[in-house]
Amino acid sequence: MALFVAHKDTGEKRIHESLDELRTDLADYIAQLSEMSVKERGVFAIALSGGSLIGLMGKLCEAPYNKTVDWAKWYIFWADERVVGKSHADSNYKLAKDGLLSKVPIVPSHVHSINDSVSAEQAANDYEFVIRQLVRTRVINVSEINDCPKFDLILLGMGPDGHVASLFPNHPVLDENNEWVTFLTDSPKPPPERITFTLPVINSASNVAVVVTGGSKSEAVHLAIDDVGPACPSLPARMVRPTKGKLVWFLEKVASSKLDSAQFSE
Ligand SMILES: O=C(O)[C@H](O)[C@@H](O)[C@H](O)[C@H](O)COP(=O)(O)O
Repeated sequence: MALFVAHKDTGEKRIHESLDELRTDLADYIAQLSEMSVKERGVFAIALSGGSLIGLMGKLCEAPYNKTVDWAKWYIFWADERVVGKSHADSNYKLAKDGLLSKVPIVPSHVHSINDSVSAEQAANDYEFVIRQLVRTRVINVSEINDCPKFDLILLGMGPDGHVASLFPNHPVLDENNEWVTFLTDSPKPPPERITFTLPVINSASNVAVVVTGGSKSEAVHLAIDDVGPACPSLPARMVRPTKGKLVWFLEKVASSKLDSAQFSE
């Protein structure tokens, strides 16, 4: 049985006893948001990340989702991408293509991967330009507050250091408030060259889900969610606070093991 706990600032925590249970809940959640968004806007603009996330989304390729989801209405983006060729083993695009996109009937022209033949800086600029065009035509919704793109769903993983997308602790990318997409050439996690959505874009989404499995991330989960007082480190995952949108944490039980129990009695 999963435990669901909601909090107005730190979002909903869905704690799962097993990976299988988490996978099913994640597929249900994404399928429901897709249905709602297609009903409301006619399209579903979803941003993916790399890492274990794609494997955890695997149930979407199976029955019933492979038939019930309106795949033709999906527009795919990446919250972050490594600046490598699309066929490179490090490519988040390749990971998603092999693990998900090639297994369901997504329209190829709806898949917005980065330009992999230019520098990281140019790739970030080009990607932001593409997103601007799609905001103009409302394939991607727009935030009423700050003109930022308002993705229907941004899916994030989290590293043991608390990074999300390619927003790493103590890195200047965390302060980028003007650009929608920025770049880095010194990522502490290889490969060094990456592009990433900035925090204003992540926090403008209608829905943000952070999917975390494994015991090695339990401390970062605690620091990202719990009230850890004034000494609270500026952990990137803690800076994910959608302004209007809804935040959901999908947690494997071992990843939630250091969460304060107080919040479960709220
Ligand atoms: O480009 C990347 O490096 C990934 O997008 C990264 O941000 C990932 O989501 C986290 O590191 C969590 O990865 P795991 O879920 O595999 O631990």
